[in-house]
Amino acid sequence: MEALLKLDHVTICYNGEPVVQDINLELNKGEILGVVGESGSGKSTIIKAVMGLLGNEGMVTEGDIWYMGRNVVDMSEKELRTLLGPEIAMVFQDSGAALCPIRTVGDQIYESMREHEKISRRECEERTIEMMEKIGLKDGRRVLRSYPFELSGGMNQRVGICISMLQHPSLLLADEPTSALDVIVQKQVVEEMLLLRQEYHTAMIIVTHNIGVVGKMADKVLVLKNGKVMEYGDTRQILDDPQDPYTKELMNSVPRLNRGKLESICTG
Ligand SMILES: Nc1ncnc2c1ncn2[C@@H]1O[C@H](COP(=O)(O)OP(=O)(O)OP(=O)(O)O)[C@@H](O)[C@H]1O
Repeated sequence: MEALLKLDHVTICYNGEPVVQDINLELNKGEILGVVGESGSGKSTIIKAVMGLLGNEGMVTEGDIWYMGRNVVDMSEKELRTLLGPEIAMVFQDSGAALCPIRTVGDQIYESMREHEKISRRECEERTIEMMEKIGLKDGRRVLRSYPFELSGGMNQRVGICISMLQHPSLLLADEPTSALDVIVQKQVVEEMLLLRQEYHTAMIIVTHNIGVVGKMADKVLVLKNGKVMEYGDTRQILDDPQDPYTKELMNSVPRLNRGKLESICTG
């Protein structure tokens, strides 16, 4: 089976300076990869590269990023734009901040949907409300009429996840999707994202500092340090028996980490 996403010896530079080096990873349909590592190790850079959003300073200088057999590195902006949204979507740490503060959630969702498909306002609302229910937003009609500031952080984050999932992407890139949330809401959002994966077979890359989130969500883990892969493989194996000294250090920084307790440390 061809991988949904494959990074093949990828090196990424900002202003000519390498930030991540020689990254290899593979993600199959419906699989979840957790990317962990200290601040500045290059986690977000990897997912930005997959989206072709490294900006003017950033560049993939070596290697290839294959998405369903097409090399993202060689794609024109126009080609990339057709992928982003319907195929590859992204969730940020603080979705509320990414929304326009002076327009209702409903207006913003309708606008983003219309960019990719011909859809009536009514159909858009119905689809959105259905997706909102799946991500734990019960009163969808009120949410659609609301401005982002009228919603809680957890609600805004669910709105962000809802927007990214509306077109049923094959790949969801989530940069710290739960870290701005309180412990209880974090746990709910993690569970809701797992339900979305189950329903839509969406593969996900979750960038996080939270080993609990990785233990609960990820099938595979990639541990980064200073832009280099320290460890990569099956989540259970890596969390239960880390081989690399840096990974051991990361695990030790989480008190009482063991299989039975992963769920209880699904916190910030
Ligand atoms: N646009 C940019 N221009 C120049 N350097 C950048 C740019 N974006 C990121 N960097 C640098 O690349 C390195 C990796 O940053 P990145 O955001 O990928 O790390 P991270 O592991 O996601 O960190 P954090 O956990 O703090 O979010 C850092 O040294 C950062 O300063």
